[in-house]
Amino acid sequence: MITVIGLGFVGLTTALGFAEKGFTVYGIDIDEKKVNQLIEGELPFHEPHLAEKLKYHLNNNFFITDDLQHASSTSELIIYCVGTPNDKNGKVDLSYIFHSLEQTLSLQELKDKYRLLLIKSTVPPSTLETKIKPFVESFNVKIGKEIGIASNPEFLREGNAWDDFINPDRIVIGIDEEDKKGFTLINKYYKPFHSPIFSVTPNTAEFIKYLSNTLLSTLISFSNEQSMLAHTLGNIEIAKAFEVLQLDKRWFTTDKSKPVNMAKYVYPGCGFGGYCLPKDTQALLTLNKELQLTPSILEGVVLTNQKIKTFLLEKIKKEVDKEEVIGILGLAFKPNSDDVRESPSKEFIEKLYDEGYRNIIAYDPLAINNFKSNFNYNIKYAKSLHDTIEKSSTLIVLCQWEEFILQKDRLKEKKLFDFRYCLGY
Ligand SMILES: NC(=O)c1ccc[n+]([C@@H]2O[C@H](COP(=O)([O-])OP(=O)(O)OC[C@H]3O[C@@H](n4cnc5c(N)ncnc54)[C@H](O)[C@@H]3O)[C@@H](O)[C@H]2O)c1
Ligand SMILES: O=c1ccn([C@@H]2O[C@H](COP(=O)(O)OP(=O)(O)O[C@H]3O[C@H](CO)[C@@H](O)[C@H](O)[C@H]3O)[C@@H](O)[C@H]2O)c(=O)[nH]1
Repeated sequence: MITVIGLGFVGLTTALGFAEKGFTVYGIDIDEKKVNQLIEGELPFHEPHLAEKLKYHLNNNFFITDDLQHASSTSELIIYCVGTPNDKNGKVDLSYIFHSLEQTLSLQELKDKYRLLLIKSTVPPSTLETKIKPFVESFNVKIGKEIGIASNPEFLREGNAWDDFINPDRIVIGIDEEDKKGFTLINKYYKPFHSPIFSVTPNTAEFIKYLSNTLLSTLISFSNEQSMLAHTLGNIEIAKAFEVLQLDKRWFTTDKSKPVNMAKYVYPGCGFGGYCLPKDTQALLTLNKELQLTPSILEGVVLTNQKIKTFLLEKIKKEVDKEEVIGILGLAFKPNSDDVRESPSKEFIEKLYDEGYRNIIAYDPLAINNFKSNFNYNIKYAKSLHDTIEKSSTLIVLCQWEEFILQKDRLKEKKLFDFRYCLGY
């Protein structure tokens, strides 16, 4: 039996993923609205495959409950998937982790037999050893004997969450070597995923997660920095240049049939966004600084992610009059998602408005409602792509939705800024 705490993108996918493998899973969340939606079989966010998996497993072997005592006392594995946002200083806010740990560790029933607590939330290297373990020990439990604790970072991408979780390329477990009971449980629950399991020290597991996300943000900022040089020099076909760069056979799989997916991150755009890349890059930068290191590359990655937006805005200012109607195409942080957290579109709209552009109309195939409820901008929203094209004299593509690519000839009838380089060169 497993309990998953926090039913957001990661928690819900994790819970349903283990249910799919035949385990009984309890899911717990403190957000009442989210819980009520889930109980009704509705997803609180857009994520392919999860709706049908929820319908299939709900009340079969996946149970949403508010009875933490029953759920955790009958579970061998308790998986923490709560948020880890950054505070105003760019440092990871661990309060959701501590709060959820406290809720479970205060239960007397938890001490009757060994259980393994897995931290799946993203936390900076050394957090488990220096912050979480002492916190757990303050509840008078002996780690490794009465309770196990391990780091289990998650690498799934929004929009691909189900496939990434069910077919993981690697399972990383940061656990003490002596914790044999913990290893047994990891093998029992993760074996059905048929993926290599790497058991490493907790610091290593946490570090691997940040290596992954900061490499992605570095590749994107590298590409965006180069794109600014190319724009400034002029007469450079930027999209073509990057597409030809990606033809280097070292980007290809050994059978040379297709470029590896990682190559896609070496491509310019209008900046990286989403819940993870911005906050995790900033958190690692802050950790470096706390340790008196000088992380020049990460500093550059974060700075370039801000500069690229200002740079592209300057192009708009030079070529678009304040009175023109500007159509913003794309509000989600990436296609096939309705997530607007740290979406570049938010910053663009804010900057345009501050510069005096007041006739803004925005369109996104999925994310308009989320955008409206998260941000309060005095702009209009279009019903369709057609409506946006009709009403605008300038169009700015900020998210590479397939719908926009299919209508590229119509978009090109207007003054067009393809800030995702997705409409063909
Ligand atoms: N979103 C991703 O693509 C992704 C991928 C890998 C790792 N991560 C990491 O996983 C963690 C979760 O990310 P997410 O995107 O799922 O976040 P999310 O905001 O979608 O979900 C977190 C959930 O935890 C719930 N919660 C908070 N405190 C709780 C408590 N005490 N008890 C029960 N529920 C509680 C919240 O109500 C929320 O529903 C973060 O650390 C993130 O960095 C996210
Ligand atoms: O070729 C690309 C791919 C992505 N992006 C941008 O990069 C950001 C992140 O995209 P993506 O990596 O697809 O999204 P996430 O779902 O946030 O996933 C990242 O963050 C997760 C949370 O930590 C990790 O688990 C994943 O491995 C990691 O890819 C978005 O703004 C994208 O627009 C690009 O600019 N170019």
